[in-house]
Amino acid sequence: MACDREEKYDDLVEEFAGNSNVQILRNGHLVSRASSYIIYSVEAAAIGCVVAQFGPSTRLGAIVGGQTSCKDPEIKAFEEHLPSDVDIVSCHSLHGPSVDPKGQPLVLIKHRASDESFNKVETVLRCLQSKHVHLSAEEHDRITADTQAVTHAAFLSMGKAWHANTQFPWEGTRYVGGIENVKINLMLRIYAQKWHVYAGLAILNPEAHKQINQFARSTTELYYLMLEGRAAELRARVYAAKEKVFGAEGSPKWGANPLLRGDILDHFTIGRRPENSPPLPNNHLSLLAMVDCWSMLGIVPYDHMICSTPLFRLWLGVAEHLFRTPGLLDDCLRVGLEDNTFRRDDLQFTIAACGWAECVSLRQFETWRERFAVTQKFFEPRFKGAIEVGNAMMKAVLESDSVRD
Ligand SMILES: NC(=O)C1=CN([C@@H]2O[C@H](COP(=O)(O)OP(=O)(O)OC[C@H]3O[C@@H](n4cnc5c(N)ncnc54)[C@H](OP(=O)(O)O)[C@@H]3O)[C@@H](O)[C@H]2O)C=CC1
Ligand SMILES: O=C(O)C(=O)Cc1ccc(O)cc1
Repeated sequence: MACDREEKYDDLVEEFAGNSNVQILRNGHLVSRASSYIIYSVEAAAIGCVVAQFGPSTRLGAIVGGQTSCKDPEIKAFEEHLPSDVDIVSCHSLHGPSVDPKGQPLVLIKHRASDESFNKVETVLRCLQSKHVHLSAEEHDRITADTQAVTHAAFLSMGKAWHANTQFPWEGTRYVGGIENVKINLMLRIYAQKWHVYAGLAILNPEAHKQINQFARSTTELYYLMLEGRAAELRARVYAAKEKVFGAEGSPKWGANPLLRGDILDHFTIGRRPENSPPLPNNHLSLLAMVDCWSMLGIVPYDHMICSTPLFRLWLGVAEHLFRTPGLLDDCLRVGLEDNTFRRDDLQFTIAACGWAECVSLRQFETWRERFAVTQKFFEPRFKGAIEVGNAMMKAVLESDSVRD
């Protein structure tokens, strides 16, 4: 049994007309009183109001959970509005649309429940064939702040930077090659989705603000070092971050095999690959800042693999590739200091990272939505083909057993 907002009832009935497995009801009261296991799957910012509205109608002894990406507001809403005889077992599928849930992490939170209720939820959700990860709500929010929120900050900032310079990066000759394909495809993937998913998990996750703020600081400070030509300081800072995040020479934290095979990514270019355009060396400010941010906050990204999204694993795979491929990191530093090719984009990237961080710290939902919406509109005409390329890239990477675990 399912419902949307009451005014969408007729549309939903029509949408599910041929599906005898799903019965559409008029509202959450009717779903709640008739169901023994209820999942709320609504915007994080709305979960409080929605549970306040329908929670009191929950059937006696039922189990209630939610798919909200950030658990703090969801659990608060459940505690406040559900009758005390109701068990609370929440969940979170750690992947977006068009990803096969098989083998992907599915977080299960036994917040207030008997073993019997918890087993029942596990049994129901086993059909997804995901990898069950048992966490508390606080652990969930801490880990997803480190993985999702700060990863999204990087891609959201790339989109704003390219938009500010009114360019589709795949149409020029500067963004060519595997790492650039990942940046472009994941940026488009994020901007093609609903704004509230990203705003919710950044603004409402109490753990996320620190990370997003540090990402903005790392970006700014590295950019200053490049701009001012402070070569020794830049090198010392980046190599210190490398040692902290990826381990010292001789005791690396990365595995024997790289997470990612760089050559897989080369195929997933949007549009036509410019002929005779070899990849241009880039200073990859976004990746240097990401690793610097992890280092400053003492985050070891490999510790979070059990509870990570494909997008995070892909991003970590690219960062690892940059830091472990001989010569690549030094190329980045050289370009950052000597080459002006990416200066304008880097300036806009830095401004964007700071803008997102300020917006999140001030809990400005409306400003966040507007910032997202204008850039979404800029890229929208290109979503159609681009999303397919992005999905194919994601699938190829997940199928090569590289970033799977
Ligand atoms: N998209 C993703 O990749 C993932 C999302 N999540 C989480 O899942 C949740 C849902 O996200 P998603 O499905 O993507 O977003 P959607 O916007 O597609 O779904 C949310 C739905 O809830 C409806 N809704 C809002 N208020 C009510 C109400 N009072 N009664 C009934 N329905 C209501 C919305 O209607 P309306 O549009 O009219 O407001 C909308 O249809 C979010 O918390 C998100 O963070 C978790 C994992 C992955
Ligand atoms: O992989 C990602 O980080 C995504 O962007 C998709 C996503 C969005 C929200 C979630 O709660 C889980 C996954």
